[in-house]
Amino acid sequence: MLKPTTFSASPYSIDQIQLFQGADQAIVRKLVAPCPIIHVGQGQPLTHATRALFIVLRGALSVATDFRTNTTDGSVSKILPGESVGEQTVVDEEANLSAITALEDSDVLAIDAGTVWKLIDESNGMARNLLRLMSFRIRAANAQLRRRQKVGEFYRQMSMVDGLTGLYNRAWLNELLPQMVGQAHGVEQPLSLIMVDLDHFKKFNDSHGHLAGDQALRAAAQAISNALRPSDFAVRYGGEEMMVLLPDTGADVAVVVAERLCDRIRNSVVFHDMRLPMPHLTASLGVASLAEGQDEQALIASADAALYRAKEAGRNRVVAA
Ligand SMILES: Nc1nc2c(ncn2[C@@H]2O[C@H](COP(=O)(O)OP(=O)(O)OP(=O)(O)O)[C@@H](O)[C@H]2O)c(=O)[nH]1
Repeated sequence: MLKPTTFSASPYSIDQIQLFQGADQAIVRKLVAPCPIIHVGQGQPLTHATRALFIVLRGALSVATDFRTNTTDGSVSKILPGESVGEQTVVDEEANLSAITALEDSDVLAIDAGTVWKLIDESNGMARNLLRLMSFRIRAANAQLRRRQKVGEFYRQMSMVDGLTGLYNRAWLNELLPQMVGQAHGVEQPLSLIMVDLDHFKKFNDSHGHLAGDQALRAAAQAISNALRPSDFAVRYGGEEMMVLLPDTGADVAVVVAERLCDRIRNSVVFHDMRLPMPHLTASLGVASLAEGQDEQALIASADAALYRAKEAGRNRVVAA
């Protein structure tokens, strides 16, 4: 590393430094004069013993902010000549967690914390610029955080939804069903579950093709979704098996709902193209309601047993446990 020079002994001028725009030139020049200029080689880290504000005079720095600061969340920003980095560290006296490296051979003016405070005290213009800059950085960091939260929530929701049918998936069920069962037991409210299994679906695929099978699954899922209240949930349990959860619903009403679902699936339109043969789509449904002391596995098993009986009894029908 080259021997550091001071700002006053360098060819640089304060005119090119953003923080000093509109500030009292004489005061700034006097206070900044003894500050060192650090030469940082390309790819080298910027290391400095004390807390300081760094201003790029030549070259460029890359700042990778540590996610622990919650500021720019791991993103990398580039600091160009005239721009600064490290204001926040100086002002809040927290350690600087950013990793600063030179993107090219750079000259960097280091203004120690004491001098920064003197500049703030003695130059309103500099104080105003600093406030503006920090406010901008905070807004940018907040905006980034909100974007990240939105993206995170989007992916979380996506990971809970079945891609083919748009119904909730098993991951959602595994997370939510135990909670719903616990809640129903806790407040002593009924909870019903309907297992829906498309009939002879293997034959459907074989006769009409797998893509038509997919379309039939979508049509059945749509028919189910359209027939439910907003407080009910439809889940793709696996393959051609779907599940409906009816909170605060007893066995009698659940059977009525299941009959409605059975009708809607039977009448669902798989292809809107009338030139194609109308495939016959039906489903068998098993209904169970949460019994005292029953957990979610037992509830599912009970609905499954009812579904099995519906298949045995000739399909295209509802059987209650
Ligand atoms: N097209 C399509 N088919 C699926 C999908 N998931 C499962 N299947 C098919 O669904 C069929 C289920 O067959 P089985 O479990 O034998 O049951 P089934 O033919 O419906 O007979 P029953 O249930 O007894 O009426 C299999 O052929 C699976 O390949 C899917 O996402 N798309």
